[in-house]
Amino acid sequence: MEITVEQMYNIENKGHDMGFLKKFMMENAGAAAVKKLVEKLGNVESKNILIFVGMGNNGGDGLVMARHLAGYGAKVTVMLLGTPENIKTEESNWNWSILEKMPSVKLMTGGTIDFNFKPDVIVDGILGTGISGEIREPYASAINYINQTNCYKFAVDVPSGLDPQTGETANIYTKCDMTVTFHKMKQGIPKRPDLTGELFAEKIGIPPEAEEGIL
Ligand SMILES: NC(=O)C1=CN([C@@H]2O[C@H](COP(=O)(O)OP(=O)(O)OC[C@H]3O[C@@H](n4cnc5c(N)ncnc54)[C@H](O)[C@@H]3O)[C@@H](O)[C@H]2O)[C@@H](O)CC1
Ligand SMILES: [K+]
Repeated sequence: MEITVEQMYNIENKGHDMGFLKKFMMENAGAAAVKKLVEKLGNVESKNILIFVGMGNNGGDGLVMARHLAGYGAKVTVMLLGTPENIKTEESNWNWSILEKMPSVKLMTGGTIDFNFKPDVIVDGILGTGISGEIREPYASAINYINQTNCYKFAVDVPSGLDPQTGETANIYTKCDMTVTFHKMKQGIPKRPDLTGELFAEKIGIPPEAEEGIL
């Protein structure tokens, strides 16, 4: 069953109100995403994994992925597309503060594209269901860099720039090899297999009761 983006937000809020807090959804989302990625690639030990992180909760999922991938022995670099003070949500902030205590993950901020390594894998945690309008900087430069770089590309929830409700694209968008969306498929995502690559919808622990009155 495919759902709307509005239904997803309502289910998320209802689950949160039931006590299954958004930080737990985010944890499960990041963990599920890493599980699919590692299943696909096999051993990620010593692989250079570059994670682009937007300022909303799509980025927060990327931050969770960074911690899990470090646990698998990957060489993880996080590029936060803004400054830490401007991270928008409590759960994303909480995950950033954990990474600040982890020298095994390299943290970069601001979005200036200048990397002294070639990534084996890029994780696109730039924009998810919160997208609106044309892509602004520094997100636009990050998306261009992703599209110009030849490596395996993984989209968190939806390729950034693709509207998960309509399936329409903004002025620029990422083209990925795998996309893992969360809880249930959103209506617009399967319309663009050319951008999503392999597509999966993974459960993140939201109680089915959180759907009551919404689906
Ligand atoms: N709904 C749910 O149940 C869950 C959602 N999660 C994640 O949370 C995401 C949604 O998080 P948010 O609502 O914070 O939204 P996003 O993280 O998708 O984006 C919101 C941010 O992007 C900025 N933005 C929007 N359009 C832009 C544009 N065109 N150019 C530049 N910046 C733009 C906004 O100012 C805002 O800061 C989902 O895609 C998913 O990855 C997960 O944590 C798991 C649970
Ligand atoms: K994304």
